[in-house]
Amino acid sequence: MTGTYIQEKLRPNHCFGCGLDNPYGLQIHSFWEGDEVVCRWTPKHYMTGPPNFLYGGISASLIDCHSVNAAVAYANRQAGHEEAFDPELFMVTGTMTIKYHKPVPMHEVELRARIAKVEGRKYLVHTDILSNGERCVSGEVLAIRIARMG
Ligand SMILES: CCCCCCCCCCCC(=O)SCCNC(=O)CCNC(=O)[C@H](O)C(C)(C)COP(=O)(O)OP(=O)(O)OC[C@H]1O[C@@H](n2cnc3c(N)ncnc32)[C@H](O)[C@@H]1OP(=O)(O)O
Repeated sequence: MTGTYIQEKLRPNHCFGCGLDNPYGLQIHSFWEGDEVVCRWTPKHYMTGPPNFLYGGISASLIDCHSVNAAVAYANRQAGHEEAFDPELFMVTGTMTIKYHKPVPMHEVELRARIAKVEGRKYLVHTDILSNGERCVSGEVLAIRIARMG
């Protein structure tokens, strides 16, 4: 990867999914690769659902945060704030749809997000979770830009 992880530009952030300041969270690290936002992440052994496979709620959380962070990064890029994000540019999840295609094995996964559509304050993001290059889960997340919380 080149450059800084997107989550480094969102600090301080205690979000369970994407906050690097939450030691109990998923601690995702996402980065641009061309027009896609990519993250490689390895589950902890206790994050199972079906025996030997990843709990579906964790997959959903990964897709949720990776997608919203991708939308925030995209909006900052569009606004010319790629190096240092605008702290006022904040988003939350409005709607999320998850499709589980195959069980996710308990080893490193790759998330790949693409910004599909922008309409006013709404950013539609498509994200896949791949295991060994095979798509296991896909998600569609509608991130909504709001005035900063807190
Ligand atoms: C520095 C640290 C950073 C750290 C960065 C941290 C990133 C954290 C990411 C964590 C991800 C999460 O878990 S976030 C937590 C889960 N999500 C939430 O709690 C959100 C709860 N909901 C809300 O707060 C609100 O409902 C909002 C903000 C989503 C929308 O309220 P609003 O802003 O008043 O929106 P409103 O004017 O009514 O509508 C604006 C447009 O969006 C549409 N819209 C509104 N709500 C929805 C919806 N739920 N799903 C679809 N579409 C919606 C409307 O139809 C409208 O479309 P049109 O008429 O314009 O076409």
